[in-house]
Amino acid sequence: MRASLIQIAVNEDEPVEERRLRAAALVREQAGADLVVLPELWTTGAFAFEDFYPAAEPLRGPTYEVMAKAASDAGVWLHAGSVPERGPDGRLYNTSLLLSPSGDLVASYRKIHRFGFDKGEAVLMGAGHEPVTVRLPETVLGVATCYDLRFPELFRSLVDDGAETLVVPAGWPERRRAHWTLLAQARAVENQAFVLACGTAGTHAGVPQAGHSIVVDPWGEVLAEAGADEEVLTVEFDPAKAARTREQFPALKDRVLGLEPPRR
Ligand SMILES: NC(=O)CCC(=O)C(=O)O
Repeated sequence: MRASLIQIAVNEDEPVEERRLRAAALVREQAGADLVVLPELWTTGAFAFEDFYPAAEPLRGPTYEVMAKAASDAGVWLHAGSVPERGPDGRLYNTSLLLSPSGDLVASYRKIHRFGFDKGEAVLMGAGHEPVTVRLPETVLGVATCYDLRFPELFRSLVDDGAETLVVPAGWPERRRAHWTLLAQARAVENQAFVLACGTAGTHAGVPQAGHSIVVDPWGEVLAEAGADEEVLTVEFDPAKAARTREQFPALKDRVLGLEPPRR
């Protein structure tokens, strides 16, 4: 299986409409890949909080339209990253779009864990509640977004639903790059799954982005890692390795569920 992670630069001097067209051209260039992944909130930037409302769009809005065409032109499964979605309830959500090679919207995922504590995304956007998996011909994807990477229980629920390849679009800042790499490897090892983690490059709202998109295999080996700048990271992997790893080293079968909290 071939996957291309488009680590696009998100700088505020580029208008959203131009970046959308540039991203679509990059997707088209990946014809021949099985899966293409874009990062989190790449139209605005994950830290450009003031742009969330003005740039918000419905699920089938301009990003969906441009990306659906790009996916079908390239004939690829496309995780189109996330957009600031204006939901039917009027709230904003950080929502990922999953498109088939014919451009159909096969799934969407509203980020469950919002980043910012009492600021930014955490107050501007509503929380998603539903973990999402998507069956591709080669593997089952489990999707999560950026800050979700810090919450292993979400990934376990994806694995319980059959996920073998975990896709994590992000807008991770440079100042916590060490966490990004470590957490991507941890989620791969503990879940015996591939992790495809696609970040952004550039600087927006004064926050330099880490880049360093990374692909980790179910044994924790880093198969590929990008640098800090805009780059397309392409990797070939055998998705069946997740099942083989789970069979040969069956640690997931030793889970003990429903532990009580310690008694004092
Ligand atoms: N956009 C995000 O979710 C940022 C997450 C982050 O910076 C962190 O977890 O650290």
